[in-house]
Amino acid sequence: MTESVEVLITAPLVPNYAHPGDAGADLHSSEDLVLAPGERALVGTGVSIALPDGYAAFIVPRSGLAAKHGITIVNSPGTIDAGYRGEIKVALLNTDSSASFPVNAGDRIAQMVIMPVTRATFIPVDRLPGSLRGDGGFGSTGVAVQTTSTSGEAQ
Ligand SMILES: O=c1ccn([C@H]2C[C@H](O)[C@@H](COP(=O)(O)OP(=O)(O)OP(=O)(O)O)O2)c(=O)[nH]1
Ligand SMILES: [Mg+2]
Repeated sequence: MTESVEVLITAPLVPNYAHPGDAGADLHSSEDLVLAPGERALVGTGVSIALPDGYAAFIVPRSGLAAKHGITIVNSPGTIDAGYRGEIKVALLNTDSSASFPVNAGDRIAQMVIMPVTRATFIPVDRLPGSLRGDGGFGSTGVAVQTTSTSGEAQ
């Protein structure tokens, strides 16, 4: 990854990119807790940042925790606004139906992806310009494949 942006941070444990080229910097829990099956909790990280204007940070799950333990994030991706100076918190959810999940302070619980973002100037109009897709959505292309496919398998 060649591009880098400087982000001011206060943190007991600074988020870390595990490998060069990684998009996500791992965020650590600042607290000990146990998530019962199906339970969610807003978990502190101790991290506060000052993003430059034109950037946002997105808090997303770690795939290892998701695959091995069913740990995800309720509001994924959590959006950190450039103007936010509070503590970044992670809305962790234990989707496992039987196993509790312990979190210890210092554990890597999520990752943070920093991206440039565009703000829109919304222009109200009476009618939108046409497009090939039109208002087709919610599986409309899968239905089209199913009606013409010989395998009978919708894509
Ligand atoms: O996973 C998250 C999501 C958000 N935030 C913080 C940073 C963000 O800038 C702020 C507001 O987030 P959002 O706009 O998603 O929440 P809201 O429910 O709309 O709250 P608000 O009315 O404060 O905008 O909360 C977190 O710490 N973690
Ligand atoms: Mg908001």
